[in-house]
Amino acid sequence: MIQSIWEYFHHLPNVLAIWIECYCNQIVCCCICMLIALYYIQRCRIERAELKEKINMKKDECRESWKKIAKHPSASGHRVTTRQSHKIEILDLPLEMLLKKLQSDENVCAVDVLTEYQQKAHEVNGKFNCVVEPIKEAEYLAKNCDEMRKKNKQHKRPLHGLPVSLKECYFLKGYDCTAGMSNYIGKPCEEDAVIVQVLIKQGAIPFVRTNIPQTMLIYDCSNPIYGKTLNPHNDKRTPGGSSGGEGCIIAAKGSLLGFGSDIGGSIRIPCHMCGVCGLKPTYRRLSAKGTFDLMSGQTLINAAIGPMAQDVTSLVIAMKALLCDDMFDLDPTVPPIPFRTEIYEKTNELKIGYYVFDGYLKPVPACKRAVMDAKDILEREGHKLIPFEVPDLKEIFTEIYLPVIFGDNTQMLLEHLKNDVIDPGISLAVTNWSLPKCVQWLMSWVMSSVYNDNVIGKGIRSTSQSRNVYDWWKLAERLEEYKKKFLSLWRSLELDALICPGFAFPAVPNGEVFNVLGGVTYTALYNLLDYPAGTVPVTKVTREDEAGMKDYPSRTRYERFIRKYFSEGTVGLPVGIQCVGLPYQEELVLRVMKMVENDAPFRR
Ligand SMILES: CCCCCCCC/C=C\CCCCCCCCCCCCCC(=O)NCCO
Repeated sequence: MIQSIWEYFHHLPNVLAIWIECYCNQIVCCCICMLIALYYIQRCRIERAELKEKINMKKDECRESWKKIAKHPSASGHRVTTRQSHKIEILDLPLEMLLKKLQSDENVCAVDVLTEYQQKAHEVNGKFNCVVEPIKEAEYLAKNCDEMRKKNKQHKRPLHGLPVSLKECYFLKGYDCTAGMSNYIGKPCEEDAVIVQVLIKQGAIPFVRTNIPQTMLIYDCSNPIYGKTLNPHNDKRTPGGSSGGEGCIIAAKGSLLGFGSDIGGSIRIPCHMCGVCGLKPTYRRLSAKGTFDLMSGQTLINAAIGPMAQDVTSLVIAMKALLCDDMFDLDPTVPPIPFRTEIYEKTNELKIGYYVFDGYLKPVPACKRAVMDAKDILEREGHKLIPFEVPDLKEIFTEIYLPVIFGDNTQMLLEHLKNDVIDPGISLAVTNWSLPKCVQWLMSWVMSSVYNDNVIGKGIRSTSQSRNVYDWWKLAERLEEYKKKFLSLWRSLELDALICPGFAFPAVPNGEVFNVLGGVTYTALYNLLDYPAGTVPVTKVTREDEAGMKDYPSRTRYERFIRKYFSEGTVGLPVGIQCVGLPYQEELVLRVMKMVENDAPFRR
């Protein structure tokens, strides 16, 4: 025994030598691989640390901006009016009245109004995290407004001295426009968006920038730079998105008028979930030049920009002010159609279509009831309401909308997100898109059966499919065919407008949006058609609505999630409806919205 051990060790160097000789190549290869792996791990660590550092610097920069504003002498913490004798609670005035005072009451000046709104926005932001950063130039603009009025009493611009909030995706000279992606930190914009230029020319004062979800392609409101925005009606729920910061600040009375963008519902969804009003116009009605477009080469379905406010009158005031020569000059692709007050104010009888179910996910009882309440209101006003059925919703969503939106099989989106910190809300989608195509294909079938829902499988496949020019032309052709079909249905019923659910359900619990993404069909349809659509709050969820959830279907995983999220904890959440018109009929859409608003139980 001892002998054999001795022999083994005696020959060990030889054994090792032979072993090393045989496996030398493999050992060298392994070492090289390990070194390369270590190098990449280390590089990733350094890049991560740099990203975190970048994000923290951005956060500090935003905090500093707030501090500078708080130091302003007029920001003293109590109500400020130019003359104490003239007691006005600035923050209690609706936009129309505040504007009148700003335009013609010597006792109300733009600087004081700005200060009030800056403070309120700061307070609201502390609770719900809806503001990205304040706009430093606001004070200069407000002072300028006051100077101009002092010099000329007749000086009355349509939005004179009115503070307005802007979604983070609007370009502002000197400010980063990130869409929640740290790759865009430290790359300030060179000029203001057209809409910002026009707002300023019309006397408005952009004063805060509001939060968005990373990429703005999900109806939530969270990103790794600025964090998560909460719903002011229930902080356990999302304000919706992607213009969620806007929805939140307006609902919480920290802003009277704001601007969002919408390619699938991003103006209308937060309006519905926060209980405010918003208009997604026809794409070209307002200039979108100078807003962050993550898929700028995709021109079949476009992101429209539009106003959001506490009431419909404020939207009308905004549209009237914006549809002016300055806009038509700055962006000649905008058709020079000023706001047609005669259409908005007309009192003729209208024929209005309505539906509660679009053909994919059933609306929860509160969303269904909101449409029926609006129908009653419009009928009482003397209009004729007729049932409408959306044609081929599931097909057009999976065979046109998603293939167009993700037409490059998400290549551009992944380029924007390259090496970035990914928000948990979209990480599953981004991980899936980063996998080889065949695996994505496989995943689509797995998900289809897990969800027991063909729309999911087809949806995922449509985002991972490579397309050539021929395929793209075919898509464009199908889109045109569907537009034609929808219009001829509309015409055959002789409709003037249409009303339908604001969304399939009210505000979703925080962090759960990805589980119920399919709700977007209710809003995305009107992006696909490029019809103007506005959202107006109608009602709030009641106990009876919640009780009615026991009859909600539970065949698919989406349906089971909806049952779970909306069977309790939803009483009091706002619920809106959408009013829809034919392209360029924004005035008519606003007229219908106004009629619904006048009699809706929401504010009672
Ligand atoms: C970045 C996350 C997107 C997730 C997409 C996952 C696709 C999964 C496929 C099928 C499931 C069906 C569910 C439908 C997904 C809908 C995705 C589009 C959502 C658009 C939301 C609103 C965006 C918007 O209007 N943004 C404004 C931009 O200016």
